[in-house]
Formats: sequence, C-alpha cells, structure tokens
Amino acid sequence: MSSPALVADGIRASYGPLQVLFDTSVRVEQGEMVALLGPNGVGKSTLLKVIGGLLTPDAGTVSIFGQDVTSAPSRKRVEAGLCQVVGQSSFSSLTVTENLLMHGFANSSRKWTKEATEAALAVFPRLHARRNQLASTLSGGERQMLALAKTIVGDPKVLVVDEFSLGLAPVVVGGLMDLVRRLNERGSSILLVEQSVNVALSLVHRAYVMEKGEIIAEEDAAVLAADPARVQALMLGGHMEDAG
Ligand SMILES: Nc1ncnc2c1ncn2[C@@H]1O[C@H](COP(=O)(O)OP(=O)(O)OP(=O)(O)O)[C@@H](O)[C@H]1O
Repeated sequence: MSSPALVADGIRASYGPLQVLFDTSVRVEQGEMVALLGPNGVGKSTLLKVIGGLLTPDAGTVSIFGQDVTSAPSRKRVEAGLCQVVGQSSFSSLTVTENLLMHGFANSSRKWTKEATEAALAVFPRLHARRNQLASTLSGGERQMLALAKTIVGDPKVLVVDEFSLGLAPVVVGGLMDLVRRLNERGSSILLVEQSVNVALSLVHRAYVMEKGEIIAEEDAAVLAADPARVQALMLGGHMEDAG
C-alpha cells in the first residue's frame, strides 16, 4: 500500500508556556486535496509551522511519503517533496517572468514550466501587466501573487497553502482555485488552510475542522458542503462571543 503524502500525527506544540496544539493529527493521501478549516487563532498556522519544520513539536510525528521528517530541517522536507507557500521571496533582480521560468526549470520540465507560467500569468492580470518588470519593484500584494504563481509553476508533490484567498480579489481566487485543481489533477497532494469555508469546500475532497488546537471534525467536503448549518456551528465552535 502506498504511504500517505503527508501525515502529522499526535502533534503537541507550544510557544513557551502557551500550549497551542493538543494531539492534533491530519493526513493527506496521495492525490488528495484536504482543507484545514477553523476560526482565527485555533492553531492552523502553528500546525503548518510544525509541518514545515519551523517549529519543533513537543510530541508527535510528521512524515512525507512515509519518511519521518519530524526532526529534519526544512531543506530535507523540501527534498522529500514538500512545498509550502511561505513568504514572498523572489529574485529581485529578475523580472516576474524570469522568476517564474527559473523556479519552474529548477523543479519541473520545460514543457510544464512554459505552460504553467502562461497559466499563472493569465490568472494574475496584475502580474501579467508587470511580467517584464523586476520583482524588486512589485507591491506587497503583487509579491504575494508571484509567490503563489511560483509555487504552482514548481509542480510540487505535496503543496501546503496557507490562506490563499486572503486579500485577493474573488476573480483572482477563482483563477487560483483552477490552477490548484489542475495541479491536483497532475498528481499533487494538497493541504489547504482556509478561513473561507466556501472556497475550501468547493475545491477539496475532505476537510478537517479545528477548534482550540484540536481536530473536532473530519468529513468529506461534499457532506459538509450539503450541511451549511453544521459547518457554521463547527466554525463558530467556542468562539460564539467573537463572531459578531
Ligand atoms: N510566535 C508566537 N508566539 C506566541 N504565541 C503565538 C505565536 N504564534 C501564534 N501564537 C498564538 O498561538 C495561537 C494559535 O495561532 P495560529 O497562528 O496557529 O492560529 P491560526 O488558526 O492560524 O489563526 P489565523 O487563522 O488567525 O491565522 C494563537 O493564540 C496565537 O496568538
């Protein structure tokens, strides 16, 4: 039987005395798209830090395609196939297009790189308009778009995305969802952290809902999407008082 693409099992994690994750477990099978949902501050980004090797857990394991990477540096995780959309790092002395092509050629075939560069630029008209401009001259939002576009061109085996809908116009989010879907069709396994439940459930196969550092529900996305009242109750969780 093939190993899951990504497993975080029994993760406990803290910032100093503040424990944020309590035996949190998520799994993404090969070829699967999974969402991690939950309101602000429940620990979603913390779990991604543990997965990416930016925070050492107090307990639990992380594995990628069956390889235990719990204590491995981020570089080893990347070698194992993990790609995380973090930061906005680009080569500032290269143009937008050069950044995309270079990232693609380093990680994938020339054919896919050229196709995906065009597709990514089509999703982001702002980047398209600035395709021959140096990355150093982009605005913060445009750099964010370039970071996402680069990830897609890189054809990752396991893609972890934190809040791709945040701060982007709905039309851009729609285009990005199409790109993520295409990546998944090519075989990428995907973990998507999202606050926008509608965006997430229309894209993924399965979803986890997190509440105060624990997974409180795990369901097929179609089952959750058919029961908005339950989703709303799960997303509000113990945060009713903050929801207003
Ligand atoms: N570097 C840090 N030092 C101390 N506490 C932190 C740190 N980062 C996060 N926290 C706290 O840990 C808890 C979980 O934060 P985390 O960012 O993982 O939540 P989240 O679910 O990703 O939230 P959001 O959806 O708002 O990004 C919060 O109470 C937060 O204040």
